[in-house]
Amino acid sequence: MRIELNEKVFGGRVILGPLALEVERGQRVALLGPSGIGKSTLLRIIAGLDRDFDGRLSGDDRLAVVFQEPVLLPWRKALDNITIPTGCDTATARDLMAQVGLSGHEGQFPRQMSLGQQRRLALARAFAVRPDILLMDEPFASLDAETAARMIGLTLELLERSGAGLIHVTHDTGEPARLAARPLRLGGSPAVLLG
Ligand SMILES: Nc1ncnc2c1ncn2[C@@H]1O[C@H](COP(=O)(O)OP(=O)(O)OP(=O)(O)O)[C@@H](O)[C@H]1O
Repeated sequence: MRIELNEKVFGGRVILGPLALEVERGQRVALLGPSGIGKSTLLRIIAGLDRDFDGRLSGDDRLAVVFQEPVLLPWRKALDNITIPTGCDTATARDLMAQVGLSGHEGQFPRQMSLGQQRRLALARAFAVRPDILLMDEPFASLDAETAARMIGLTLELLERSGAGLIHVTHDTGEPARLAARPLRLGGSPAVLLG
């Protein structure tokens, strides 16, 4: 995946650019910077969710996104929350649920699961598409320290097992090291990649 961003404008104001970022399968980077600098906006552009920018997005990597909110289908059971959006088979979905510690929860609805369990389900769903690069936007925010540490450990295991790359948006300066991700800082106005 390569993004060459000349500029991104919101409401007549240039908020990002110029900047360039290239991430390949197996490489891990973290996008850091203060609130409102444009981290999520850059991730959405990379994910192909925002096409309203001046620049070029290239590469044929398969991407999967994990947002801060798990964004699950509330009227579908946990297992279906993996198979329906991704098209993966039931055995794969069960295996991924086991890998994130959710064996036995296959038949539960999201509302019957804790936030930590819902986040782990969203993580399993992301890996069900066999991504080349995983995109994560503050996936460990608003979890208690123990649950966050567990999620980080699971993410690391899944990344290592799958060989996927990572682009991780966070303002927690400790997380990049725990995920062995190269920290990249956004700063300035409009924001660019520093250093
Ligand atoms: N849909 C939108 N319309 C107009 N402005 C927006 C929109 N989305 C974001 N912005 C503005 O773009 C800037 C960057 O927002 P963005 O959410 O990317 O920042 P961030 O670094 O991810 O912040 P945080 O860490 O708080 O999530 C902010 O000034 C924000 O107000």
